Amino acid sequence: MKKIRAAVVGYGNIGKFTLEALEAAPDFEVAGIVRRHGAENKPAELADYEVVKDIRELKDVDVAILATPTRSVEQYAKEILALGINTVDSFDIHTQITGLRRSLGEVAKTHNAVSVISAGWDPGSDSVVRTLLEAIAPKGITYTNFGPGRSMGHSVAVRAIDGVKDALSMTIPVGTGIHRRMVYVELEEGADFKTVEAAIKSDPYFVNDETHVKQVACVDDLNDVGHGVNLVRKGVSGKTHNQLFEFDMKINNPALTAQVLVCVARASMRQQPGCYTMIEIPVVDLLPGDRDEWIAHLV
Ligand SMILES: NC(=O)C1=CN([C@@H]2O[C@H](COP(=O)(O)OP(=O)(O)OC[C@H]3O[C@@H](n4cnc5c(N)ncnc54)[C@H](OP(=O)(O)O)[C@@H]3O)[C@@H](O)[C@H]2O)C=CC1
Ligand SMILES: N[C@@H](CCCC(=O)C(=O)O)C(=O)O
Repeated sequence: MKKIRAAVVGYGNIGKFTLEALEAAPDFEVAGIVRRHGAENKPAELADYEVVKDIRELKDVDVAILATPTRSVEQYAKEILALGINTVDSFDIHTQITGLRRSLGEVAKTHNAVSVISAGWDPGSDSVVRTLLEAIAPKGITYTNFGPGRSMGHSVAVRAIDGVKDALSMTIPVGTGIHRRMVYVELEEGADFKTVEAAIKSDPYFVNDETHVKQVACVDDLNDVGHGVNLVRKGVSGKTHNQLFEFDMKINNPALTAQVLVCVARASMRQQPGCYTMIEIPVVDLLPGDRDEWIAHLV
């Protein structure tokens, strides 16, 4: 059977694990990697792959997996969808997802392509769990408690601030879906800590949470990409109270995000043109191979 040709756009934490997930998948082949500086300083593990500045330099790309900062997703997605190539991303600014879906939906339909957005683990696979629990206990409360662990999105947002050389944002669960942010920053020479601290605390990623910023000599000495979630819903099925559901996982954050992106890239090949979040996609489309066999095995 013809393999799906995927390009990885951006070769940072998620990009590296995306390449591994593609290599491990039975139904994908790697069309190449798109990097801002192309093949300059090509890492050894990319020796056998085409590394380019522009996706148009790659042959027959079916789907582009955007492993760029969340704040760059919209621009990359629009350019790539306009070429008729599907895109998937893990955009994680929850308050902006419906807007992104609308804007990419228009471009995708115009160019006969599919975009799947906000497909990591949260937003992403957790969103599917929340949806299922909401359906089977329509009244009630869901608490999504993260971590403790490293938020890639928050760390990326801090690294983009002027004067920051490296950053690690740890998410600490306080309970009932409330989180404290512990942010460790390594500064460029001459940067002013107070200015950086103020910029972090006013960024939309942090503005609603208790946030502590600490200056450290070397972020890498603290780094651990482990994370997790404890997602709990207690509610009512029909007229019966006290239904309790719990979903718990402890994970390597970039590895899981990458795996979700790859299965969603597969699902993108099975949708009609338009833009989708994960809760709009039949879950069986995330799996390779034959639908009937999965039904026999899983249902
Ligand atoms: N929904 C979810 O569950 C999750 C979502 N995420 C999202 O994944 C995103 C990426 O995380 P992560 O891989 O750690 O980020 P990194 O900074 O490690 O990697 C991003 C890569 O994108 C490329 N890039 C393109 N444009 C830019 C730009 N303007 N500035 C910097 N880099 C750029 C770079 O690759 P190159 O140099 O090769 O061009 C860079 O290495 C996060 O922003 C986060 O929101 C992460 C985890 C979970
Ligand atoms: N989007 C997160 C993954 C979910 C955890 C989270 O949102 C957090 O730690 O704040 C990330 O970028 O790592």
